[in-house]
Amino acid sequence: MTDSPHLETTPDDATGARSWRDLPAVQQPEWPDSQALRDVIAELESYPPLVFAGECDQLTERLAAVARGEAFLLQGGDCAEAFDGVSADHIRNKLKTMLQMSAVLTYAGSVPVVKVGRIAGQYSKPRSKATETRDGVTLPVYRGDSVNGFAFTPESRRPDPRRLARMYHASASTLNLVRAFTTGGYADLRQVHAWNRDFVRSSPSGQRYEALAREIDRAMNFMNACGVDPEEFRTVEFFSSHEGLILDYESALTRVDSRTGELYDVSGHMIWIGERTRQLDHAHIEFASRIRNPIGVKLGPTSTAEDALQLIDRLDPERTPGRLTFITRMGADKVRDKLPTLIEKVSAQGAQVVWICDPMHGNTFEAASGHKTRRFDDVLDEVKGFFEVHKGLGTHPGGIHVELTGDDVTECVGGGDEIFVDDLHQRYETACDPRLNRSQSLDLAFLVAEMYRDQ
Ligand SMILES: O=C[C@H](O)[C@H](O)COP(=O)(O)O
Ligand SMILES: C=C(OP(=O)(O)O)C(=O)O
Ligand SMILES: [Mn+2]
Repeated sequence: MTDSPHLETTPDDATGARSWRDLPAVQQPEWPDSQALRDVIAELESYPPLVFAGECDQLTERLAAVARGEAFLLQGGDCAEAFDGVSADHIRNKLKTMLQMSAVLTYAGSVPVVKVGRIAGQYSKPRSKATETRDGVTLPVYRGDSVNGFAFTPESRRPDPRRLARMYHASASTLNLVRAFTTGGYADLRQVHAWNRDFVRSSPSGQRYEALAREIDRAMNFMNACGVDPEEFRTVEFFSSHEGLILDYESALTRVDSRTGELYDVSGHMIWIGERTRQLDHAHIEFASRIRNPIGVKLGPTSTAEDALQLIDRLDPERTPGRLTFITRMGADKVRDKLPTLIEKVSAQGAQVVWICDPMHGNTFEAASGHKTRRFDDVLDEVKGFFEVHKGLGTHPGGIHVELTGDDVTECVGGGDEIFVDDLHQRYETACDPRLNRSQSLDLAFLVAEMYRDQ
């Protein structure tokens, strides 16, 4: 057994897996029951990996192709997954939306697409305030299903470490279904029409997609006629990712890979560090520096080139292409000002990072109705700015990172099938940030494909 290529073992302290514990960690829950936390950590340490180290390496390789300008990264999914969202319908709808976006980008943008879900682990949320007040009652803020409940009651908002075990199980069942869909024929490119069947008549983006699907069909018939094996289209590679926020959980799922002796966080393929937890001398960056998974770091408008360079030194000292992805989230009004210096200084230093654009988190505002929302036009404008900056510098716009769902929610305003501020209440279902619905996601994919082609 010990020479199995995929045998992962629990690390001891000598590996540095727990070095983060000596450093300050922000955005961590205040668990009221520390024995229950220790018990759940021990339980998680005994569980099998959710992903294999070799799969993480494969994603690093795919991201290296993005860094070289040979592929495009599509990273998307919920702001916050919820335990009650672990259903076949929800998971299939999300996956279907990502597959449709990917078909659009691959065909209309003429670029291979690396597909990474914010899925199977995206249960923990950093928040701007520790508490929430409603009608004079103040309670701890909702920090994601891994920590506490969304319902506004003292019992539900009390952090419960048992939820970390539920996160593991929810991630496992989600990933199981995703693996079944992506390898079992559902994601077969010959299904391009089937993914759209429930959608085509009702929406302009659905109709536009249908026209593209017909072209893909023709192209596949042509390839068939040329002798390409249709089985080539049967499976797709789809990777999982989430914000590595709750370090007790991430570290309990960190294992030593027997092939290499290196540490991997086997809770997901790619782990990113959020805008609020990327302090260079804090625990999250220390943790991320120890694991070999591909790492993302969010960079907001206050990020300096010096921050970016130091992050590279900490997280990618060997300058491995694909290891580090910078997910910029500047805001539509700032991206054209802030991004060029970062890219210039990083490029001058010779690091091959992946640059992708999160056009969501710099463009959030509160509507008069009290709903947190985003304008589709701002989202689009930030992506446009991102492409303009890269074009100006001759660098590669590596991808997009979006909050989306496959359901027809009304959380972001605008889009081809326009949602107005007054519509927001109709299907506002997110537990945290507003997501693009399926139609808005497809609109975005078409527009991004055009930008990519024009690049
Ligand atoms: O997903 C993101 C963050 O949790 C979110 O943007 C912070 O939101 P808040 O200001 O509502 O806490
Ligand atoms: C919290 C998030 O983003 P950021 O860290 O960029 O604010 C998020 O991606 O949901
Ligand atoms: Mn979010």
